[in-house]
Amino acid sequence: MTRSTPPTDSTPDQTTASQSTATPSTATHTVDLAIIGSGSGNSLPDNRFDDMSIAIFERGTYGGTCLNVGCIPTKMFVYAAEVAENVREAQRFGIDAHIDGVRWRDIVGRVFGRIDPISAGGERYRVQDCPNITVYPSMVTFAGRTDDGYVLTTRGGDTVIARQVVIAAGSRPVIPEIVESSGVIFHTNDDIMRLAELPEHLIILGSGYIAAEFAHIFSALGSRVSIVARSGALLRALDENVSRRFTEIASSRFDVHLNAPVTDIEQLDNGRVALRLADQTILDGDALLVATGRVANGDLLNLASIGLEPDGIGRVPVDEYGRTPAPGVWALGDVSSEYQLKHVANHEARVVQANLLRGWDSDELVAMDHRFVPAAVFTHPQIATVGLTEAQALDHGIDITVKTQAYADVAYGWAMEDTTGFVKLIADRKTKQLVGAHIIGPQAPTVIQPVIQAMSFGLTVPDMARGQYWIHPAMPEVLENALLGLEF
Ligand SMILES: Cc1cc2nc3c(=O)[nH]c(=O)nc-3n(C[C@H](O)[C@H](O)[C@H](O)COP(=O)(O)OP(=O)(O)OC[C@H]3O[C@@H](n4cnc5c(N)ncnc54)[C@H](O)[C@@H]3O)c2cc1C
Ligand SMILES: NC(=O)c1ccc[n+]([C@@H]2O[C@H](COP(=O)([O-])OP(=O)(O)OC[C@H]3O[C@@H](n4cnc5c(N)ncnc54)[C@H](O)[C@@H]3O)[C@@H](O)[C@H]2O)c1
Repeated sequence: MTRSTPPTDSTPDQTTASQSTATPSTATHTVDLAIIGSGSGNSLPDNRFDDMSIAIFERGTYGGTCLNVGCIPTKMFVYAAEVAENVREAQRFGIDAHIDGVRWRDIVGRVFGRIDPISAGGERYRVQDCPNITVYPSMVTFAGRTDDGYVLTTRGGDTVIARQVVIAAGSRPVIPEIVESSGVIFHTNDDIMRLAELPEHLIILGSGYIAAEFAHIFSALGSRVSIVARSGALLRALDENVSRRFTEIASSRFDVHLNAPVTDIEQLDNGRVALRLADQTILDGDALLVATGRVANGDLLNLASIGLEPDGIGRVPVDEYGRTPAPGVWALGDVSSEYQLKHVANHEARVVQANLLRGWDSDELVAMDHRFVPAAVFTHPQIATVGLTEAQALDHGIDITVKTQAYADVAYGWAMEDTTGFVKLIADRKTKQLVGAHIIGPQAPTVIQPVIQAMSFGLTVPDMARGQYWIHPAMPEVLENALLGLEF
């Protein structure tokens, strides 16, 4: 069931398999609304849009990054990795267990055997059950504007004129020049999860979210993993204490090379890839994963033809309502957002959806809320974060108080015999409200949720700590203790 070269977000103009009856032949088609991208963009038309004619353009696999090559499959692999790690750690708790084998092909088959039908079903629904919607399984670009609307042309030769357009075109992996020009075989998140075999030695270039998650996945499933990081720490964008703790843990689990720019990359005759690092170390692996950031797809849309200019990293400029400077053209998600996160893309889609129904010039447009955007890294241990890091809070000149509480300090963490997890809370002494929270440890993305709620609804630390029960002995007690430990 694996596809060696899946249609991907970074391979323009892959035509999806289901050329349906609703797929138009080459002709000009005028619509009320055009949507570029079927990730969060696909969630825009609901029954309130039934009286609008709509075109959805998708150059890759229907459903976008999160469903097909991002959040969902990665977390399904992470779950399998957690199962393997639990077996490895079982002995500590008096349970003798061992891993008899990892059936990589079966894992791949299970993951995509569940995901691919969702993508196909989503596309089928739009094509067959939504008479007002036409799906164009093709790359599209702008070709200027006429009195009737924006002109969009597909690689398939169709022309669509749209009164309004939503750009929801996402982002793609950045491939460093040294990799690109070397001609070596490399992988990105687009295809690494469909490898035919589990690599014996996976080399990961990059040290952010994708590197941290895939290092955990492949290591737990049995690959040797090397991480090559340019700087002196992994997950460097996170709070320094979390980044440092993760770097320590990762260094004991993976072969981590810090401050290690790559100076040369070579494809070896035996199919392996060799990387030479600045300190002359040579790494030789049977697969190379490039995880060096993602760039917005705004630079591929010929925006200049409608008077728009993406920024230096491909992002489409938008105001707080999702409006670009081109009247009638909206944007949302990775293509325009400061955040490359699915919950943000979904939030922005809800805002743009509400505003499309209100109208471009409405006095009642809904604004995007980016005040407290949380994020999680599903590595091992898990990491979650919301608000400012300590360094950012200090840069903002906030008079802060900080408390760090170990998982092991509370009953559940102690029962788990956790030795590395902690919660770090940062609060504003003046307002007594939290300005940031950073957690590394089991279930961190779940443990952090009450903090996101408190920050979003303006609870003070004393109210949050003592204005509610905390279930005993559950992991969120680590938050309760940290809150009580903040000194004002
Ligand atoms: C490996 C990985 C793991 C991730 N894990 C998480 C996670 O756990 N949690 C989280 O919150 N976020 C995660 N993300 C981020 C998340 O996937 C993205 O933020 C989200 O999918 C963005 O949604 P979007 O709708 O903006 O773009 P996309 O889902 O990328 O949709 C854009 C679509 O537009 C199409 N398109 C682009 N240009 C054109 C064009 N010119 N013509 C036609 N079609 C076009 C693309 O093919 C694509 O399908 C992860 C990302 C990756 C890569
Ligand atoms: N759990 C999640 O929510 C999740 C998971 C995966 C991805 N994502 C999203 O996708 C985005 C992209 O992920 P990512 O890991 O590719 O990017 P990232 O921005 O998290 O990390 C990229 C890393 O690559 C390094 N790098 C850049 N150029 C390099 C080079 N030439 N050589 C070596 N290292 C280099 C950077 O220093 C950085 O550490 C994330 O920022 C995140 O928003 C989210």
